[in-house]
Amino acid sequence: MDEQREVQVKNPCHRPVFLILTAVIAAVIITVVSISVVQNKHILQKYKYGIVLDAGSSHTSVYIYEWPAEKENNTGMVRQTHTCHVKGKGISSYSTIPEKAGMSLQECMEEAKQKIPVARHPETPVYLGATAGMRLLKMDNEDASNKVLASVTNSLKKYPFSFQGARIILGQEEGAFGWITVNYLSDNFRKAMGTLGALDLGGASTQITFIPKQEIESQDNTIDFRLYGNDYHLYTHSFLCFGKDQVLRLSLAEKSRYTLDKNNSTLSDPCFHTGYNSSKKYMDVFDTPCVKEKSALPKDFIHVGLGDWAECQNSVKKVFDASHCRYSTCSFDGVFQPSVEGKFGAFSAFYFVMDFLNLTSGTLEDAKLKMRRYCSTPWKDIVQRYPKILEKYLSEYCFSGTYILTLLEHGYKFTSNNWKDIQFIKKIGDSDAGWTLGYMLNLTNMIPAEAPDVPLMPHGGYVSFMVLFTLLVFLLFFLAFLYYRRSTRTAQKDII
Ligand SMILES: Nc1ncnc2c1ncn2[C@@H]1O[C@H](COP(=O)(O)OP(=O)(O)O)[C@@H](O)[C@H]1O
Ligand SMILES: [Ca+2]
Repeated sequence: MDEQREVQVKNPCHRPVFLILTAVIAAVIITVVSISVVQNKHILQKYKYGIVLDAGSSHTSVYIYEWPAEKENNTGMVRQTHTCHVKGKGISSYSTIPEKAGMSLQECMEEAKQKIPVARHPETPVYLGATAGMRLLKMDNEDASNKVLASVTNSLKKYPFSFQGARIILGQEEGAFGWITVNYLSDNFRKAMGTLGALDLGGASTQITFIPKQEIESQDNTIDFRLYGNDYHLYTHSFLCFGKDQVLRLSLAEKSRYTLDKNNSTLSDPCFHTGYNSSKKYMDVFDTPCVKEKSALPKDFIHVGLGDWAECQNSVKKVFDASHCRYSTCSFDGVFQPSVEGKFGAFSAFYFVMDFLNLTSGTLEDAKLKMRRYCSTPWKDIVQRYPKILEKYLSEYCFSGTYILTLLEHGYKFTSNNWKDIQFIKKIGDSDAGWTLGYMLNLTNMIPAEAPDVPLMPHGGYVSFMVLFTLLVFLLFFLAFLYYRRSTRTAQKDII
């Protein structure tokens, strides 16, 4: 008995007070760690969805976006999860059979129904934005353009989503929302360390948008945003009829004035490869409000290639009218443009064409040399080299590449020195560069004017801090206990 009592005195760990204290400390640690792990962590990650239809002049694409519901206003949270390319041409091509415009969207909208969880359908917004093809149709035949819009509206209303409207967006919106998209995806709004200019090339129009150093002299070319607590004063311009398909028509119309042969049935073209020979229709060139002076092309003509890059560039330059400018500087057609400033993302057809021609990197001089070589390659060799590429695209790359170099150098005034500032991009992360994401972010108010309040530390940092802090408290208790034990032993020894 005496021995037992002695052991108990020697080993204070067996004291009930100590056991209770240890249990309490352990419970406190477990509670604090559990709370800190669970705190701010969302029990179920819920996603929201949005659908945007890009009704371009050449085709329509359906984009599905997804973002975590509770992080709606955090920049960089929205990503593109699915794309569907509508079969056939753009909606403006249905001007004589408008009911078919709506029907053409069905396949992709059915796909969207499959991709988005059923429970989310009623709250998923759907927007359709039509661009330059519909702008041109409206100029030509407003009634037909209204009928096409009514047809796509009727079709989209039939789906279980929340339809928010189908409209022709302005050229300024197309430019500005493209700028928002590339900067949102590059996380430039949160970093607030400079932005990326945006260059978009379509079939019927092209846009340039950036923050200039110079004052913007024309009101039509300014657009202001306040995003995440910063003000952005943008220069933007959309050139209707300067998309690559319309410029090809313009340049063919121009050539038809002086290169038609005696029988007026052969149109020789330096922008097409030697050996290229294709029967085309007068309508293919002149059936557009972009070509104002209709000329003497016959109903059918033969388009013949000459494969001469220098001559091609000369003919393309004629499309840019530099004869008048009422501002301190202009790009072309009397449009004000300050000097290009900073880095640019060039997407859509800028990317498709430059990527095909292997011109997405290198100097402007390299690009010209490569173009010269490419354009002089005979058509039969080109067809052999690229058997899988659609003939329509393949036959036009010499023209399109030449147009892009000319537009950037002679139109927008990029030089050999700042050529490297242009990055040809298709996607940033999972999402395509283009106006659609910016359009949806704007309409859903997903980019707030002021930066949202953020917690002092990120969740991971907060958890680590709490764990370390608790361990420190525990250690202090332990040291205090050791100190207490040593002092009681010394006291016992002193008594003995
Ligand atoms: N793989 C490709 N190669 C070359 N051009 C392409 C390719 N895919 C799409 N394009 C072109 O990109 C352009 C897209 O323009 P689009 O968005 O339809 O017109 P807009 O923006 O003027 O309304 C069209 O000229 C189309 O032919
Ligand atoms: Ca487009």
